[in-house]
Amino acid sequence: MFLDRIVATKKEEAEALKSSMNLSAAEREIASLPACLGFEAALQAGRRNRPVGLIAEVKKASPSKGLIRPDFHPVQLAKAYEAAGTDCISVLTDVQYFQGSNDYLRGVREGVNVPLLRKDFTIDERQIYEARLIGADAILLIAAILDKRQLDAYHRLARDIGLDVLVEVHDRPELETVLEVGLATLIGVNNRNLHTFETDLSVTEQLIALMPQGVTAVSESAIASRDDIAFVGRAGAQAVLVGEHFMRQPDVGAAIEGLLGPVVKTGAAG
Ligand SMILES: O=P(O)(O)OC[C@@H](O)[C@@H](O)c1c[nH]c2ccccc12
Repeated sequence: MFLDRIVATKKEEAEALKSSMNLSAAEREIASLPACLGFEAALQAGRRNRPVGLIAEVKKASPSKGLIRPDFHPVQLAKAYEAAGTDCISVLTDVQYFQGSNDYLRGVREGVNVPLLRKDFTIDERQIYEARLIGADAILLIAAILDKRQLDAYHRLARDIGLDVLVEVHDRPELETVLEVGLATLIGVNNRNLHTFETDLSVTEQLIALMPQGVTAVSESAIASRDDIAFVGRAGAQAVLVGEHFMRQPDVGAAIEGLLGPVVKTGAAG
């Protein structure tokens, strides 16, 4: 199965990190870095100016769709996203399955001033240090590939080194596990089943209904129209994560406006 293959690859990559990364040197370097930009806070601020907060994704390819954007310039794309008022940007760093790269994230970090999510499959602590070192402000923890102990430990480690955490769920048992761990304030519902690649926006509706007050809920994947935004907004999504829909349009800034409308400042202080 595809998710098992990815996890196997990530285990190999984590093994390689064991020899290339010195943990105490990494900790020292991290202590000297500037503070992260608030990822969750930016989404909360953004939803005052648009129907929902936005994480726009920089994504060249995926296992389900193959090559999505042949003419791919990550820094240019990120700058266009920023100019169109995205709240946050997600950058795929997985090489083998998504044709991403840590260098893309480093470049985007240099090029824009919005909070960045390192989009990858985290299964080892060293990847969390790595995320911080390459310039991420937040990481993704995917409940489908982590047990309770890992969800707890990785979440704490990320917070300790200044990162926000987006915890991703796809079904009720995963959400229940995440709520039992009790650390997540930012929870993403992936509308795409990572085992079958099937997409269904009603997963957002079902799972947000089970979340406690105070959680920042993000609807992820397969969002491509204003109707989709209205649907997930009614379901309680406070933010959306959109990749392919933007990547398929030549002008990604115009694509943001087309999906969410212009930024409307509410004028309310704070
Ligand atoms: O391109 P889409 O359908 O708009 O989806 C974006 C994002 O949700 C998707 O890339 C994603 C969500 N969770 C993931 C986990 C790993 C890799 C990728 C993802």
